[in-house]
Amino acid sequence: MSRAGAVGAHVLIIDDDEDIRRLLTMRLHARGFRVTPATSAEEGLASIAVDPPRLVVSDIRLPGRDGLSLFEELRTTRPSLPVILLTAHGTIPDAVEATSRGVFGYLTKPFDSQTLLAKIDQALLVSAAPEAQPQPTDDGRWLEDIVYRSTSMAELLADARMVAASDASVLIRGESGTGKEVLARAIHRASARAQGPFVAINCGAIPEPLLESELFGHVRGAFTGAASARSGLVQAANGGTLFLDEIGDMPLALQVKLLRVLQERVVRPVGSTSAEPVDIRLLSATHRNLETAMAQGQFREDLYYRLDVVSLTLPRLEERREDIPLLAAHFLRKLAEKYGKPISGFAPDALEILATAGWPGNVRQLLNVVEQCCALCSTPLIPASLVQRSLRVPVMEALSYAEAKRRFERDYLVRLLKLTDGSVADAARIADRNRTEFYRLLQKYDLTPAMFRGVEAGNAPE
Ligand SMILES: Nc1ncnc2c1ncn2[C@@H]1O[C@H](COP(=O)(O)OP(=O)(O)OP(=O)(O)O)[C@@H](O)[C@H]1O
Repeated sequence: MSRAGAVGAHVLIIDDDEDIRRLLTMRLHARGFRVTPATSAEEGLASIAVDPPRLVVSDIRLPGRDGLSLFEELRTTRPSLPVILLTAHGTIPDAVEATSRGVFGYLTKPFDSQTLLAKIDQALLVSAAPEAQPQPTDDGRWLEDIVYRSTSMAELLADARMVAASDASVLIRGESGTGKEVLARAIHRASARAQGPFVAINCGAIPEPLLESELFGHVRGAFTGAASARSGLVQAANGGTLFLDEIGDMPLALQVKLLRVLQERVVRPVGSTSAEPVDIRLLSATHRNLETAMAQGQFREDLYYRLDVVSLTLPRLEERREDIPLLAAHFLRKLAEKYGKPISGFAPDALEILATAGWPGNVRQLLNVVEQCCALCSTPLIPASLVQRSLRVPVMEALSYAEAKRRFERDYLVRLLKLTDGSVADAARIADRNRTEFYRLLQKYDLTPAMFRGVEAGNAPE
């Protein structure tokens, strides 16, 4: 990836160790960065207020306020400003923990120059460059709705930001629920068309006969029921961005028409003889494999190459598990507010389950699980049991062997006696035990055959 955007970037270095400060300043100067050194968190915060950097590199251990507390403040006041923490051996666990709360990364002292510069380059790719480019592209607001800390997302977003600057068509691939629409909106917001409309349409959700007039509009009397002329979504997106979700579901006949819009930059409403000029940027998304659809003759090759000028692929949530705690906290904050509940977070074992679960429905499924937990929670922290229930994970109670055996034995006896309608002779035979032994077992659990005689199966003792 290019370092072009990083040249001249302003980096704030906070360390009370003069040697480290000097060393870092020297190395970063040599790479063309503008560096502001600071010796404490307070001095760093003051410098950020006066001359905002694009990246903060801070030691964790600082006199007075430490690097973690500095990060906590920046997380709320400047969420898009990446922070890299420097740790000595003893503070590695703190740094690791901080990454789950959104610290961009950490480096363990002593670090080598290559690792440091690689991490800095990575962080700068996703940080806004307020001084370099005009609004709204680079005030970081384009990323507002996207929560992440994984390197795979950081790299994808760096690419997204770059293509946003052009007018190229982008095909966004990724499984259902990975965030294709949020990414499309972000690209629109980071583009020169940000002030124009963003129009999204799900091609798979609209019945085929309606899709054409939804997209391109119709003239009065174009078909039965077309009592008046109506403009289409393509026209509505004029001057802005059209996002076609599930483009793989678009019928072949409409694919031809869409191709014409892209080639000739005009749209012809259904039933009209004249074409209207349109100026749109097209973003599309699919969870289907378009190459296979093409091979099967369901997708036009010429349209495919128009749509796929740049292709961005969203990773599955399971491929970026480090984003899970951050996403869960983000959703919880929003939902707790919506439900008016004073829930402050997840219990550590609940978070553990979220972070290790399988997520076939990706981010959307995580959002649904958090919503369900939030709706059912009556404690300040969401417990593991609620997460398990929402995930429909079978609950594995931590029982002793003796207790598990007792429960099994009692349930087994109850089921047998229900089956035999309270006949000990029959039940003992099935269990392959003699009657005396069987009676002893019943006694152990306070069960009597009479309890099962003449009762409906559903009313027998549980
Ligand atoms: N990185 C993210 N940060 C915050 N919210 C996200 C993120 N990714 C997805 N979401 C949220 O998850 C939900 C699903 O996202 P979205 O609709 O963009 O997925 P999609 O890939 O377009 O799904 P589909 O393929 O089913 O249309 C939305 O509510 C969206 O706001």
